Amino acid sequence: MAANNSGSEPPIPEDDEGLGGVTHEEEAAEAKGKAPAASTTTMNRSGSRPQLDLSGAAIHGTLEDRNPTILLPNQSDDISHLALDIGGSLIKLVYFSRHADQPTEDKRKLSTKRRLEIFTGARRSYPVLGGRLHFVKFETGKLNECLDFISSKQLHRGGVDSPSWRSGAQPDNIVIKATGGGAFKYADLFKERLGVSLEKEDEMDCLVAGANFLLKAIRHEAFTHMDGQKEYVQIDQNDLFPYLLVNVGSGVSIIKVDGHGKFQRVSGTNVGGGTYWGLGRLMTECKSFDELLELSQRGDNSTIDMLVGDIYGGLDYSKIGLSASTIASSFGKTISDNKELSDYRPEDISLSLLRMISYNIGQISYLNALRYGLKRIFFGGFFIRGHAYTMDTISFAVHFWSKGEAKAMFLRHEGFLGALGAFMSYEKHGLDDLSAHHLVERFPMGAPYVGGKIHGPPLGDLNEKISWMEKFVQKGTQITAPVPMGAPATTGMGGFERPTSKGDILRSDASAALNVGVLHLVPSLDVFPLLEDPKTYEPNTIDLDHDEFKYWFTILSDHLPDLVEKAVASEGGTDDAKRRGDAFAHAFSAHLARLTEEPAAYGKFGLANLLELREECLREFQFFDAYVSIKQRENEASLAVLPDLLMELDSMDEEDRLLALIEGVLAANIFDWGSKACVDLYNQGTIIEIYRMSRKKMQRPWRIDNFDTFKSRMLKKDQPYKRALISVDNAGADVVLGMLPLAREFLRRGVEVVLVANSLPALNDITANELPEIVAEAAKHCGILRKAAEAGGLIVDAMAGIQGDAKDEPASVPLMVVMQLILEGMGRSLHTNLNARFKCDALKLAMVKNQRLAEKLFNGNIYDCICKFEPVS
Ligand SMILES: Nc1ncnc2c1ncn2[C@@H]1O[C@H](COP(=O)(O)OP(=O)(O)OP(=O)(O)O)[C@@H](O)[C@H]1O
Ligand SMILES: CC(C)(CO)[C@@H](O)C(=O)NCCC(=O)O
Ligand SMILES: [Mn+2]
Repeated sequence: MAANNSGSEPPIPEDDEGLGGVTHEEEAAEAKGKAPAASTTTMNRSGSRPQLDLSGAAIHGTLEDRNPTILLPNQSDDISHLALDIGGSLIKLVYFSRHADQPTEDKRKLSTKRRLEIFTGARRSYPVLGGRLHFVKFETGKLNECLDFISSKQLHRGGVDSPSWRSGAQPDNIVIKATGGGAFKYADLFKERLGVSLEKEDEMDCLVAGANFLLKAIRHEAFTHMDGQKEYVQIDQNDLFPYLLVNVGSGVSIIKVDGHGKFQRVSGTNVGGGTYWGLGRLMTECKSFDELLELSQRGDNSTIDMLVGDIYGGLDYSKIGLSASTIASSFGKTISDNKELSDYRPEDISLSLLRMISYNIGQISYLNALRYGLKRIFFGGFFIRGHAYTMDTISFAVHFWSKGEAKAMFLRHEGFLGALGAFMSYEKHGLDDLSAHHLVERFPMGAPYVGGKIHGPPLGDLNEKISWMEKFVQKGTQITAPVPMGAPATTGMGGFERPTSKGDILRSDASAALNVGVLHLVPSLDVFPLLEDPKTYEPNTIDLDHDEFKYWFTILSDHLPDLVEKAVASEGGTDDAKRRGDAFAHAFSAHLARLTEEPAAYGKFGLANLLELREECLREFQFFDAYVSIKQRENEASLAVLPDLLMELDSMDEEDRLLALIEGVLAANIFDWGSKACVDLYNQGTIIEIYRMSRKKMQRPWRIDNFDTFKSRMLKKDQPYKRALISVDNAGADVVLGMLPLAREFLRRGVEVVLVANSLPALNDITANELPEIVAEAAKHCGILRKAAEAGGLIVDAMAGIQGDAKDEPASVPLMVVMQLILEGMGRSLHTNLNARFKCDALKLAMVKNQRLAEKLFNGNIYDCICKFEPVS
């Protein structure tokens, strides 16, 4: 709900649409804050971008390295908290970076109080600062890389309370929360290398705290995985406990969780992830865990495992429910053959091992669930690795042994439970108070850290990302991240066959990072208070099933070259812009490819999310407003004809005028650069010609036509509206010739108008920053607009206004009743909110600029119009 006033105040990071599912965020701010060191000459286009602190920069490693690590010891990344989970196999890092974007002042010079003011904004105070949570992992065996990473990003030196942060001086006693065995084992090393003390948090406490947090705060965190099918589970907060938590790390901990901080470690097993990786490495000579997992996908375990059929001469042992294909004895077949290890295929060995261990874990988990009468088992730990076959095997075991009574569920942040728990144990960040809507998950490309090595300047995120994309392009490697599916064909009798289809290769670590995004913490992101039922609000009107995704894949792919062209032009068409444009195109294509394979890869994903992903991706490559010049041109052209339009409207009687206004809104909504059909139109005429043509075609009845009801309500003199909240869509004719005249009509009737625009653009959206200028320009020709703009009542922070009223007047119902919400455009009225119900009268206006959408939603056609009026009573 941002309505940034231009003024001397620094920009306050705010969200925008509490209304819709589309919530833009400040990825841009992060990208800005990290101008790459290596290419400051080419990349530092904006003078306002914060400079890197290069003092003390040093090449780390040998100078012969092609990509030596460069350490920037004095560059603060504005990190406030870092927590570690140092396990037997992997080190997990969770860190929080604020997105202070203070272009002119040195952030470190600001007082804490001032910083808090910047983030809390003028009207409200939030318990926490905005920022983002990053998830990174390293192999414990490569602890040094982890230390380098921490040190290069200065992760250990941030923090509101850290003295270093205020004075810039070397802090003498930094304390970092850490859990896992390594918090004990490596404490001295951390002190020695980084000068930090590790404050130890109990591992089980942390696992439980992490799991509870995820299940509470992250939408679509938990899912089931059966027969290759992934399904997200809606967790009922009031019915979460008790559950069984099984953390499959090197070893396995089994914990009965009864509440927050209430749990008991009821069992464990030493046959875990370390066992699979350790035995697998010895037996196959694989160099990495992923390689071993990948091998399993081409394996046939029947050459190694002794099956029931092997013992029973090909027959089932049906009396006790065992099919011939059930594994009777893992690795049992190797006793009878006169063979050496080298006679077996590594693929088969890997699969046998994987099945043995997964099945065993599933079985032990089931037994413990049975012991305590628990029905839900959540599996975490990096052994799971998001690997379909592993999850299917565990799920099968739980399902089989419990006869369908118990359910295995998995967590998207599987391996980060402990680290998150350690992170939560910091007292002051207040993260545990957050409910789900404060966290928005984003999927930046290869972020925050690519691969096992820090290549080039550690803070050169953008450049690093671009090189990374280029590398893939050069190699002709698609970052398609194939997902190992291999659904086991179950026999239904206590076993399953070997995988029917084997995936290609396992996702590389870098692209797998896409499965866990960066969690953006947006304290100002509130639920829109006028939603009738925030709990059931679903921002996506359209679910992306396979077919739907395929269609939108084509639409978005086809549109991509045009978008890139506009984006590059918006940045002056320089070589740098071209390079970023290419990288953006590849990154977005990779996302599309990833989602094609696994539509649920990023959690439950609707069409609105997909469109939002594109905008995020643009911002990731520092395209902050791709349509800026087009928007300007269209604004100017529209403002030029606005006076005539207003005069024409003023000559009409009230009823005709209302109709003309709504027609005007719908007609002007044709200007949408996301629609191929419309873009083709733009090439055939001027903005004004198209607008006139569009108006002429406004034949009623529209596909949804509640205009008459709306009109009667507007004309009702005894119960006038007090305030209208008008959410506007595109720049140019859309806002100038469509929405402003409508807003003016409300003003003329004495209704307070709140114009609501995005804080960040989606395609050619008008943004909150641009709106005041346009209104000011329009006001030159119109007394009504001028008076309102001068009174300052036109553009205010809508959310704050509503909430203020609601708080001040507990009996605010009368106000709600006379409130009207107007949503305009496909994004606000169709992709999201079409079915949303509000506590006030709502008017949804849009022209449908896509044939399939029109068919799907209304059995209609492209250019159909929607005028959906929903009065509360
Ligand atoms: N890149 C990887 N390198 C090593 N092991 C991996 C990797 N990815 C997944 N694994 C698997 O994950 C396991 C480690 O999981 P996790 O990080 O949850 O445990 P840990 O905390 O290191 O161990 P523990 O809790 O027992 O001390 C490994 O034993 C291996 O089976
Ligand atoms: C020792 C820990 C807790 C270290 O994370 C883990 O590896 C584990 O639970 N191992 C299993 C030990 C057992 O209960 O048999
Ligand atoms: Mn662990």
